[in-house]
Order: sequence, then structure tokens, then C-alpha cells
Amino acid sequence: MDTNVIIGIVAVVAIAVLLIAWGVWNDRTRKAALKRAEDEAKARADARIAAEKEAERKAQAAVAESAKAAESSSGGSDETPSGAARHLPPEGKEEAEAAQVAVAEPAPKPAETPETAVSRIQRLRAKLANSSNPFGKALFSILTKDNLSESDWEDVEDTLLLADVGAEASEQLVDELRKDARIAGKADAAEVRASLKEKLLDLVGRDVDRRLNADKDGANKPSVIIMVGVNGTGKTTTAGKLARLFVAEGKQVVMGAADTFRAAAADQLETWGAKVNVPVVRSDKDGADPASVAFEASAKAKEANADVLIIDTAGRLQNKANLMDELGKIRRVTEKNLPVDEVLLVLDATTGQNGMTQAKVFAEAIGITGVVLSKLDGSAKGGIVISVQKELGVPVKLVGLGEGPDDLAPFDPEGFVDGILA
Ligand SMILES: Nc1nc2c(ncn2[C@@H]2O[C@H](COP(=O)(O)OP(=O)(O)OP(=O)(O)O)[C@@H](O)[C@H]2O)c(=O)[nH]1
Repeated sequence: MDTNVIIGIVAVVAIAVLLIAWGVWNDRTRKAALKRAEDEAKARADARIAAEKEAERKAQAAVAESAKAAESSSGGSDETPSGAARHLPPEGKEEAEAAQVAVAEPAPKPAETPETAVSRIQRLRAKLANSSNPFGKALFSILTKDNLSESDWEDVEDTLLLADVGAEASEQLVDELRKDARIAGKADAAEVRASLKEKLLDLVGRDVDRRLNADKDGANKPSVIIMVGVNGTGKTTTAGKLARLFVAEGKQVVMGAADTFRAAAADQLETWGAKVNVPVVRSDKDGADPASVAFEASAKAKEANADVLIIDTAGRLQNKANLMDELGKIRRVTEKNLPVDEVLLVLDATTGQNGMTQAKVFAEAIGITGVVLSKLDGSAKGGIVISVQKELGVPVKLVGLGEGPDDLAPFDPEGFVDGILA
């Protein structure tokens, strides 16, 4: 074979071997690089998971610590949920608070200016007069008849009972009306009306102090109001409307969404707050401890030197013992920061006497200082104003007269009686 051919074949074989060797080396290097990248990514993921676990462990420890501290600070019966979190090392505290409670700061400028007290009262007086509270008119039409018979007097009593005036008050009113010469003597309609108005005003209570404690001279600053009541009565709505009333008076308000049972309640309160530039302290976790929110809200209101703190609570409690536990804890924990000035029971006027039994349970569970009668606009049972005061021994301080943001008014006995007799 020609030498040149042999050299050519050797050269081709050598090149082929070199190419194969380069390919193998290249492949190994690429695989090694891939493996390295994979290892690095895995190490990063492991580190992240470990960090997350550590953060979670710290948050749980902080929550557990807070519960323990609350127990011990109250001698075994009292609680300071997030208060304990305040004493933790900084990172534990932050994690516990982030997990539990947040403050929804509204936009810096109020989006709405609430209606002034004067125009609100005028408008709501007219609304009350036009509302479905026909028992005054029904009474009036019976009492202006000539020669009232026994059955007429029975109709008077039935009318009062139907309007939820309550048995005791109805009997008392009928007795007084029967003795009234202006009625018994068949005087004119104006006299009957005047007499009826007087007696109804006596029953409603004309000289009762119905001011909110936050509005009294020398009120605490911040003044704390806790809203309680059965679910659906209008607590959250009333808390929002009440915040507007205070804002309209130039007061600085903070709200606490301690209704952690219904997640939407905190959103609802935040919406009310955002409209009038009121911050809302809430929990990001469904079913979080309501007392924890109440504690943070009271701490926030104190720190901000607010005029009023309004705390909304849940009403969905299985039994009296649970109710007492939950509301009692909210109160005790709040009182670690601020005294509680007012507990307002929100009662749905449309439920009438049916709502009274539950109202009594709430009154026993936390002790109430006033009643808000909501939904009076949709109720034919205005007499509940009389029976609720008699049975619970506290005044009706506010009435809800619609779903509108400014449809809450201080209860005005004259306006109410004029409304039912109009
Ligand atoms: N007509 C009328 N409706 C009202 C009044 N007050 C509240 N409502 C309505 O009643 C419904 C229930 O009100 P909420 O404020 O959610 O009741 P709640 O007691 O907070 O309910 P829970 O959070 O479930 O305990 C809402 O549709 C309100 O708009 C009122 O004075 N008049």
C-alpha cells in the first residue's frame, strides 16, 4: 500500500478517535454541570423549606407563649393573647402578630362626610313617622270611639300586645287609660291624643339619660364600646354607622373586628371604616381568637390616643357558657389596656319578643349598658322599645332606621311617640 494512503488512513482514524474522546468528555462535563446546578437548586429549596419551618415553629411558639402568658397574667382565668406576643423577642412577636392581627389603615382622606346630627335627626324623625309602627294609630282609633265597651278595652290591650309592648306594660297602660277622665269622659280627639301621648311617654321614659357614655362630660379617652347581640341583628352595620356618627362629631375612632367567626364581617367593617377614614384592627386568620383582636384594637386605640374604640363581636355562640367565656374574655383582655365604658346590645326590632330571650342571655353574659334597636324601619312592633327597657333595665340609646350609612339615630322618646301616633 502506498505510504501516503497509510498516512491518510491513520490520520482519519486519529481524528475520529479525537472526536469521540472530545464528545465523551463534553458530555461528561455537561452532565456534571447539570448535576451541580440540580444540587445547588435542591440545596436552595431545602434551605427555604427549613427557613419556612423555622418561621412557622417560631410563630406557633409565640402564639402558645401568648396564650400561656395570658393565663398566668390573669391568675388562670384571664387572657392577654397578643399582649403576650408583645413581650416576645422581636422576630417572634412580629411573626405572631402578622399571623394574628393586622390594622387596615384607610386612605388618608375621608371619602365621605357623614350627615350632621341635626339633619340626621330631622330626616329620621320623618322616617319614623312614616314607618310601619301602626299601633299608635290603631289605639287612637279605638280610644276616640264613643262609649268604649269591654271588648274595645280588650282590643286596646291586644293592640299593645301585638306591638310587643309586653304583658305587664300593656296591662298598666290599659288601667291608666281607663282611669283617665279625658278618655273615659269621651272628650275630643285632641285630648285623647294628648293623654295617650303622655302615657306612652311615661312608659318609654322621658327623663332617662340615653347619652352614650363616650358622649358624656369627662368620658374616658379612648372610650371603649363593645357591640354584642345575636348574629344578623345588625352589629357590624351598627358599628359602622356609629363610627360615622362619631366622625361627624369630629372624633377620632378606631374599630376592632372581633367577629372572627364570620370572615366577611371584618371585610364589612373595613369597608365602613375606609369610607370615613377609620382604621380597623382585624385578624387575617379565619376563626382567630376574638380576644386577641380586641387586645390589639385597644392597644392601637390607646397608642393613637383615639376618642372612641368600637369593638364588633360575633353572636353565633352555641350556648350560654360559650357566650359567657367568649364575651367575658374579650372584656377582660380589653380592660388590660382600657376600661370598657359601654356594652351595646343590638336587638332586631322585627324579631320582637322572640329576640328578648336571647337578649337576656347576652345581658347576663357580659352586662349591658344600653340597647340599639335596629331595623325599627321594618317593624310593626315599636312597642319593643317599652318592653326591652322594662325587662333588661337599660335604656334604648340608639335606633336603626334603615340600611343607609346614616340611618342610625340617638333614640328620642318624643319623636318616637309622635311617630307612632302620627
Ligand atoms: N332595614 C334595616 N336593615 C338593617 C338595619 N341595621 C342592619 N340592617 C341589615 O341587617 C343585615 C345584618 O346586619 P349585620 O350588621 O351584618 O349583622 P350582624 O349582627 O353583624 O351579623 P353577624 O356578623 O352574622 O353576627 C344587613 O343586611 C344590614 O344591612 C336597620 O336599621 N334597618
